[in-house]
Amino acid sequence: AKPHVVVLATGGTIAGAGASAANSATYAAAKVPVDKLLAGLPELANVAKVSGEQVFQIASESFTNDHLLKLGQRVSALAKQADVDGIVITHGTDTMEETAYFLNLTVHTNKPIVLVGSMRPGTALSADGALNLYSAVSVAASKDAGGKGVLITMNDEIQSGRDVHKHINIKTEAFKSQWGPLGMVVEGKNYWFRAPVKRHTTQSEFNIDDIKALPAVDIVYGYSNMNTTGIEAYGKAGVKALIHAGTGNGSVAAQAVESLKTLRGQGVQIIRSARVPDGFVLRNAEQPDDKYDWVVAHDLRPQKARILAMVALTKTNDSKELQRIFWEY
Ligand SMILES: NC(=O)CC[C@H](N)C(=O)O
Repeated sequence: AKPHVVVLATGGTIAGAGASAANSATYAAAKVPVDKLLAGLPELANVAKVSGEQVFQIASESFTNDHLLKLGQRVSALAKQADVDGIVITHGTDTMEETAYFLNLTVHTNKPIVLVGSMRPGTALSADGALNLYSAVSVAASKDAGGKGVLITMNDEIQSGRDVHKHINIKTEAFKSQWGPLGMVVEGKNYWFRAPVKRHTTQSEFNIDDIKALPAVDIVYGYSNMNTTGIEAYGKAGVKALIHAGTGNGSVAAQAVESLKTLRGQGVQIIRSARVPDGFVLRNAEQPDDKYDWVVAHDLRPQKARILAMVALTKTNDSKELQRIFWEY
């Protein structure tokens, strides 16, 4: 019998609709319901028995922590079902990288979990959603896609949910990882070139089944003429951790250091990430992290560092433990 793949629909451009076939960039996201998406792709029956659920119908820039928790709980429950072999999540591309990393950190299953979106609505000329969805279902139905962490299939590539980010907003080749894709999927066949080495899914110390709430973690961006208004505002708002997206090596402007040290003194975790596209922040490079008791996000972009910080803070508020977690996940 064919593998059973469940498609959880959350919205995005893959469910979008434009006024005419020429509208590849101006359209409304989150319009087409999941059963219509699946009905439009009878070829799916060649790769799997597919069932669909409409979990949300939103543009992904509007995802909240509540959406993440609800989606994660549904994925976890389905993954436990013996009659489910793989899960596909259709999702807007704006925050897909954050949802993918969250699930990568917290869902304990070796079954394939594959997120997929599109850059053009299904109504547009050369729409990319149909083939992206076909590829996602075929990867989710493949045994060899298991145990590789949460995956994203876009534009014929199979990307790691940890490493991948939306690199450009107007091309179908939108998703990149600074460490490269894990593989390719062409005509429903997977070609693998690498596997993740960071902890994920069944090797994770975090479990969505135990997470009832996520703490407040926000991000400040570094730039020339940086000031402390945002840092102080987040401190007053009571964030549990603040991600600093610094220039270059994750550097912090001299005029901002004291306000970050003050927040640390009030118990807020300070995590240095970088605003550069492919950051690689090391401890004590540019700032004395040991002295200030700050954490570095290593190769994780600010929005990914925020996801890991939220999940990690559900288990520990010890900065040395947080740094271990940032090295391992
Ligand atoms: N390509 C897309 O999915 C972008 C549409 C919308 N901003 C979203 O993220 O859901």
